[in-house]
Amino acid sequence: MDLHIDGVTLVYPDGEQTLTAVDDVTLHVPSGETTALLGPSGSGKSSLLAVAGGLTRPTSGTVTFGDGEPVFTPTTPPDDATRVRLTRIGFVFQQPQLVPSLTALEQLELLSHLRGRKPAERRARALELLDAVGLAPWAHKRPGTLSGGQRQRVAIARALVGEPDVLLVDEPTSALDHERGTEIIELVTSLAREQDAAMLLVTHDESTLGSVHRLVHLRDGRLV
Ligand SMILES: Nc1ncnc2c1ncn2[C@@H]1O[C@H](COP(=O)(O)OP(=O)(O)OP(=O)(O)O)[C@@H](O)[C@H]1O
Repeated sequence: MDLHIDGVTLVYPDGEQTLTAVDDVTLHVPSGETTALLGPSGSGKSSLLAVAGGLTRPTSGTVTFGDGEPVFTPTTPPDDATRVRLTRIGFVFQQPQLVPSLTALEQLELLSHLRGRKPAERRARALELLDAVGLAPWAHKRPGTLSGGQRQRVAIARALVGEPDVLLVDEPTSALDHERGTEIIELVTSLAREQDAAMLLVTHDESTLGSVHRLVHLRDGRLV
C-alpha cells in the first residue's frame, strides 16, 4: 500500500526555545517500492521515520496509507497509533532488538501471536520467512549464538511476518561490514517488493543503495 507523508512538521521543545526537526516534508512512497532517506547527522531522518511510524505525533501534517483516512495526525490518540503500528507497520532498527531468551522462530511467532494469527499459521509463516532470509538452518538458535548479520536477518523476517503495508527501516547496516550491509539492503528491498509494502529506509551509506528505487536527501529537516 502507498505511503503518503503530507506536509509533516515536527517541532521539539528545546529549553526556552523550540527545534524544528522536520520542516514541512511531503513524500510519497509507492507500494512495493523503496525510498532511501539520506542526510547528515541531525538532519531529521529518524524524526521523520518516527512520525511515519506513529511513534511520535506530528506537530502538523498527516501520514496516510493507500487512499484511506490519515492514520497519524497531530491529534491521533496513542491507542489508535499503537494499533496501526502493530497491525500495519514493520520496523527494523539499527540494533536488531531481539528477545535474548527466544529462538529465531519464536521471535517471529511471538509477533504473529500479538497480531492475532492462529498457531498453525504462525509456525508456517515464520518458517517461510526464515527460509526467505536464508536462516532456515538457524531457526532454533537464540540471538546470543547468531552473528550480527544473522540477527539483523531475524529482525527483517520479524518485521515482515505480519504482512505490513509499510516497512520502516532505520540504519540496518550500521553494525555490519560493507559486504554484509549491501546484502541486507538488497534482501529487505526485494522482500518489501514481493510483499507490496512501501518501504522507507534511513541510511548514511549511499554505497549500499544499488537496489532502492529513489533517493531523497534531508537537510535541516527539509527535503532538498
Ligand atoms: N526527543 C528529542 N527532543 C528534542 N530534540 C530532539 C529529539 N530527538 C531528536 N532531536 C533533535 O532533532 C534533530 C533531528 O534529529 P534526528 O535524530 O531526527 O536526526 P538524524 O538525521 O536521524 O540524525 P542521525 O543520522 O545522527 O541519527 C536534531 O537536532 C536532534 O538533536
